[in-house]
Amino acid sequence: MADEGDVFDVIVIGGGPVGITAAARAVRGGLTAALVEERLAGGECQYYACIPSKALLRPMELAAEVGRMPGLELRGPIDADAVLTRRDKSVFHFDDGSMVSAIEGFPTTFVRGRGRLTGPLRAEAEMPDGGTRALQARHAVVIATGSDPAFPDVPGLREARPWTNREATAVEQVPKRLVTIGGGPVGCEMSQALHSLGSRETTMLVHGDRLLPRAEPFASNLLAESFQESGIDVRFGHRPAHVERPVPGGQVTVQAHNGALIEADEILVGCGRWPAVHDIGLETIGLKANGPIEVDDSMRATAVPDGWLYAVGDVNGRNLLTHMGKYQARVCGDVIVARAAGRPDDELALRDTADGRGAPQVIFTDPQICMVGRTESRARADGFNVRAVEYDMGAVAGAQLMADGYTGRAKAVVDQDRRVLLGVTFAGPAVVDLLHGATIAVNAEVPLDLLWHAVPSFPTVSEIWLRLLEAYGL
Ligand SMILES: Cc1cc2nc3c(=O)[nH]c(=O)nc-3n(C[C@H](O)[C@H](O)[C@H](O)COP(=O)(O)OP(=O)(O)OC[C@H]3O[C@@H](n4cnc5c(N)ncnc54)[C@H](O)[C@@H]3O)c2cc1C
Ligand SMILES: NC(=O)c1ccc[n+]([C@@H]2O[C@H](COP(=O)([O-])OP(=O)(O)OC[C@H]3O[C@@H](n4cnc5c(N)ncnc54)[C@H](O)[C@@H]3O)[C@@H](O)[C@H]2O)c1
Repeated sequence: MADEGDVFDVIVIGGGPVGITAAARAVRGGLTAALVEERLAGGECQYYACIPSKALLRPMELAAEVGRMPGLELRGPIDADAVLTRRDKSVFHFDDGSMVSAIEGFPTTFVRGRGRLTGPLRAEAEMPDGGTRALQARHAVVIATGSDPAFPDVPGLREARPWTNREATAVEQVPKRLVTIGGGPVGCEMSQALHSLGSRETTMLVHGDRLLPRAEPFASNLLAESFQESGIDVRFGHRPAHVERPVPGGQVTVQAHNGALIEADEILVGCGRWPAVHDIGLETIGLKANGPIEVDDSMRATAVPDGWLYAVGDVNGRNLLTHMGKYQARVCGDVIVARAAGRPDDELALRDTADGRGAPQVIFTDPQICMVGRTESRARADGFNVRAVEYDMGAVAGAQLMADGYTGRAKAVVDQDRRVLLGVTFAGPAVVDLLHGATIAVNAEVPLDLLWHAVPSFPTVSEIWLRLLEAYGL
């Protein structure tokens, strides 16, 4: 039995951006919370994913913009050392002291250790010194353990000690020759970042026929064209069959299923993620650790009686994005507060509606790929009465001023029956800040006839909205 000092209203296991947000919301609502983190407070996102990858990508983007502006010129290649130094600052030199102070300031009890469930409303933390601290929750336990990189089952791959997002974002020495497996967001962002920083020979092995298979096909095509133009060798229909690295840290050879041989100094795997459910004590409450923890729209684990277990972020498999996980965590923290106080728990703010309707995502490549809601094919598969319209963004005055030879395209997917947007995609330079307008329109289901009155300023890239509505017939 845990002693009184170890009893909290809420225990959160996993101190990534999502777990931190869940604890913050619970405390904001008047509850006490403990947050258990095994490694660094701030999680994968802060140290090995979103933040460092964008620090590595931004110079490439700026350099591309300069290249599209007559009168400006870059003197020489990007200085990789300066970029890596700035990247190091962005990850606080792997020191989470300020993050821990912020958490303690909520206030929340920060426990450094590996968290595990030990039964209903009970958990333990295995501390770095080998000791164990028992924890007990009055109201809820929240699992926010994130995800780990998935490895395809390719002979020799694990033995070759490939890079995952961790090594790639923490790069110290940019490999001259890089081979990437996977054409999803990790493969695309990290290949372009490392190519821009000195990977002269960058080869991407993509087993399908396009990059970013969850995006609209036109966006995939624009990105592939940009990659090919910059010298990245994108090979579609290529899956690794065998990997060899006879000398640790030496040259790596990848043989594809079609017989192609690629030699490189480093190999990067970007083949998706696996929810971090292993060794977190799920079996102590009768659950199997064999996939994402399924939750309802209040983030409560559906398989657990009495509703005390919640799961938020990558570990529930809904949308593997920091902002969506943090949104789930706000819902989760608030719903726990409402239920603990015996208040109604079915208000709109206490349900996750955005994951199903309109999760936005930005791929920070050049061109940027920004999308929200359903693609046309997804909307059709979901049974909507769909009409889609597209427009060449290079024909918009604001885009022409932004860059010479601006290349970009946008698409809106409309539910014909209700005349609302189901999804929007923008692909092109400097489109990132168009996305939130689209997110509002999709999530709030703003009728097109109302959207018509949201007049874009001249001459901005946002005139693309007007062009899309005109293309639809308004
Ligand atoms: C290269 C890369 C780039 C990305 N870029 C973006 C981006 O630009 N924008 C975006 O929205 N998303 C991006 N993502 C996705 C994003 O990183 C994840 O969606 C996000 O990190 C999920 O947050 P989380 O808190 O659920 O998990 P995590 O960030 O993985 O945090 C989980 C935490 O739990 C801890 N933990 C795990 N098990 C235990 C345990 N048993 N006990 C104690 N602690 C434990 C871990 O140490 C970790 O700190 C990117 C992902 C990658 C790989
Ligand atoms: N900017 C962002 O929002 C951002 C950036 C990076 C990652 N993320 C998120 O992190 C998660 C992980 O990203 P990811 O790119 O690793 O995963 P992913 O699942 O999105 O893409 C992985 C790709 O690898 C391919 N693949 C799988 N096995 C393969 C094999 N044996 N050979 C060749 N290709 C193979 C898949 O077909 C897929 O296209 C995603 O959910 C993503 O949304 C987001």
